[in-house]
Amino acid sequence: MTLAQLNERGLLLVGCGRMGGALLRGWLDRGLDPAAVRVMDPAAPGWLAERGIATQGALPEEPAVIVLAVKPQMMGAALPQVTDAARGGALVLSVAAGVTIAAYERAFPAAPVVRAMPNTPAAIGQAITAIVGNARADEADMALAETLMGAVGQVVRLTDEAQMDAVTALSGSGPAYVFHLIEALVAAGEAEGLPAPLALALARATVAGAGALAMQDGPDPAALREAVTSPGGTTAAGLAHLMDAGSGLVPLIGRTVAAAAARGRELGA
Ligand SMILES: NC(=O)C1=CN([C@@H]2O[C@H](COP(=O)(O)OP(=O)(O)OC[C@H]3O[C@@H](n4cnc5c(N)ncnc54)[C@H](O)[C@@H]3O)[C@@H](O)[C@H]2O)C=CC1
Ligand SMILES: O=C(O)[C@@H]1CCC=N1
Repeated sequence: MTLAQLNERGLLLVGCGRMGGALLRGWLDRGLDPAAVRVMDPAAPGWLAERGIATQGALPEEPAVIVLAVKPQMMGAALPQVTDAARGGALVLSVAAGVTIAAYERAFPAAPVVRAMPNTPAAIGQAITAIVGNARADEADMALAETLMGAVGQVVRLTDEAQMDAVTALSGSGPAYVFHLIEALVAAGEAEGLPAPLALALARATVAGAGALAMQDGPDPAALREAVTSPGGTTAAGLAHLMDAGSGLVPLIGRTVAAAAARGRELGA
């Protein structure tokens, strides 16, 4: 099913905050008719009315898709509001961290369910999203989920829902780690005497440029790192700290991702 075909049966979006809003903008840009969208959100953003998107009134009776984009902690309150809308065979597509397929199956016993984990580069069409479906989600359902999430970036399929908490901890939360790396570079640049705006310009462009280089086919990240590192040079002196086995980035990121994954498992318990 294409986004244009969704226009016939409609899409119900539950939660239109940062992630739900980014997804909706992506779908509208790809041809979803605003008249086919119903948003349910007690704090619906103002731009929805400007685009002619309904936030009040009856829910669509048989939408093709119900997208769940509320906080995991709000999911218990949100699901009963939309159980009737799922009776017509809608695909239930959730982007919430932690909440398991089993929880959605309890609320929608007959529905195909797909869990998706995007990330905030969705706002500029550069997300990476992992998806995994339940037993009722057939290839057409998976393809529809892929089309929807593909509107905001790349999509990969998981073979096992158990991978989802690790994905969430790596790529779902990952942009925050990278933004913090930029903050850390700025602080370090300032400590070395650079004015803050210059340090910020250098740090942002360095992370963006290195990211773009890492996305090219060719050398792997280790080889790209080695290409920067002259023997006895400046980078080697810096990496001696960053790559320290006890206090360097590998154990630090290891603890970071492990804590995020553990929180995902808690949210789903
Ligand atoms: N922000 C991110 O980087 C990512 C977020 N997610 C997931 O996306 C989901 C939404 O997160 P954000 O967009 O960041 O949160 P947000 O707080 O920006 O948006 C949540 C929206 O849900 C609305 N809401 C609250 N209760 C509701 C209810 N009962 N019915 C309908 N709407 C309700 C709120 O008014 C708000 O607009 C979460 O489950 C999160 O785990 C997934 C990947 C990345
Ligand atoms: O912090 C969170 O729980 C959500 C899920 C991944 C990114 N943000």
